[in-house]
Amino acid sequence: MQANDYLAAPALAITPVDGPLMGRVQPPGSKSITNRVLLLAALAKGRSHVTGALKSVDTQLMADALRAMGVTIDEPDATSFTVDSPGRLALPAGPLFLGNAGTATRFLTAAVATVYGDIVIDGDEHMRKRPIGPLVEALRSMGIGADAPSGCPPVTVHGRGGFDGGRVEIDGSLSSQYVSAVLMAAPLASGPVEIALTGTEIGARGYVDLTLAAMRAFGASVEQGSPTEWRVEPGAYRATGIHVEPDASAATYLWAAEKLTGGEIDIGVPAGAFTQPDARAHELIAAFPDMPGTIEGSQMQDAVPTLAVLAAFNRNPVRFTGIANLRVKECDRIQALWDGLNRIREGLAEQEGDDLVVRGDPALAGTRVKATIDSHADHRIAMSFALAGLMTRGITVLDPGCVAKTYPGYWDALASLGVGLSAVQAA
Ligand SMILES: O=C(O)C1=C[C@@H](OP(=O)(O)O)[C@@H](O)[C@H](O)C1
Ligand SMILES: C=C(OP(=O)(O)O)C(=O)O
Repeated sequence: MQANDYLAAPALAITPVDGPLMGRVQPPGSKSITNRVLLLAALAKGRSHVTGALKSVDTQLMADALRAMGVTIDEPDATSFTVDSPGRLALPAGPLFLGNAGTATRFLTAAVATVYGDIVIDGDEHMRKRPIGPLVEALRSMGIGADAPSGCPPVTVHGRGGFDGGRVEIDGSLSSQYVSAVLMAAPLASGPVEIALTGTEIGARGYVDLTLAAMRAFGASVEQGSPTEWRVEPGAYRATGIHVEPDASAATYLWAAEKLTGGEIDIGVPAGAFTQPDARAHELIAAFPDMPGTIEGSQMQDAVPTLAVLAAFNRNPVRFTGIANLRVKECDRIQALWDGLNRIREGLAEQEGDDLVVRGDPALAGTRVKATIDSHADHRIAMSFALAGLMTRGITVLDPGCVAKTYPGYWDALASLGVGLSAVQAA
């Protein structure tokens, strides 16, 4: 099958491996870094070169939205963007459609405050269920007009061509992206901006660190005062050249596939070299089949689906805590993981409040089941359940095309390692 055939198939049946997976697979560029860098390049006057970038649905949506606001973005090759910007965003002709890309939706909601006029930020039916109220509240407190009547997109931002500095408080407990969004817009204010969390809670703090690093690469002056406060000086972003590291969340599937099958997959970069939060999952994957009894997932949220499916084959049960905001990702991931695991075997997972408990059983490997996994249009659900299919016969993943959100080459990568994938009708 060709790459696009995997993505277009209604469902993929996965044939368990008959030996260790061996080979070399390079994960694509980081989604988080690519979408930060595209935005900052668009806010910087001049030409920026981005290499090692991710080309996927989420980054194309970001690039297209920036193009709609007058930024020229060329794609010289499969992993590069050249961004030519006048240094400010222009009023788009219509609403900006951002699919189910949380990063693009949240980051642009703050950045478009620099435009003159009303801008509508919208997404698909899934994004329209993902909260954005705390970001809208924060923008309003900065004097930026913004409305999101349902608390989710669509959001209308009433841009005045700029905004004032000052102190802004944000509730980052549901999503760190609200904080990253305000941070990246902040240098464009007319004075210094002080950003403070309303509580101590924030999703994966490591994403805020990625934001600070990207801002500094584009010349911004930003300092962290305390663990919950940042100060950003006003000043224009400077165009630059930047290389994006591989995606750590994508790497988790390859690390897990290697560990599950006892193989050796060279991803071209050591786990310790990543700056993204999900790289922390490497240590837990390395502990398989003796993963710890409790995994606090708040600082590696996107790796939780990988870890939960791996936990199904672990020697002991694993309880995932600190993952409440997985319920407001591309889908309710706690429910989707529970559902998929119980389709593989009744009782394999339980939900206790917002904790997920996976009752691992190494004997699940080598058995035959009949499990059709609903991906819930969520790339991470599809990619993580494919891992179960490496070990257990009879696993079919619906809507395999949803992986194109962040890893369009995922099925190709598995096939290149020798995994058998066949397109089947959705039962
Ligand atoms: O800032 C980012 O790049 C991201 C932050 C996280 O989301 P939340 O901050 O909404 O938890 C993560 O799940 C998402 O995939 C990417
Ligand atoms: C939560 C995710 O994405 P986003 O919030 O950027 O849509 C993800 O990629 O797992």
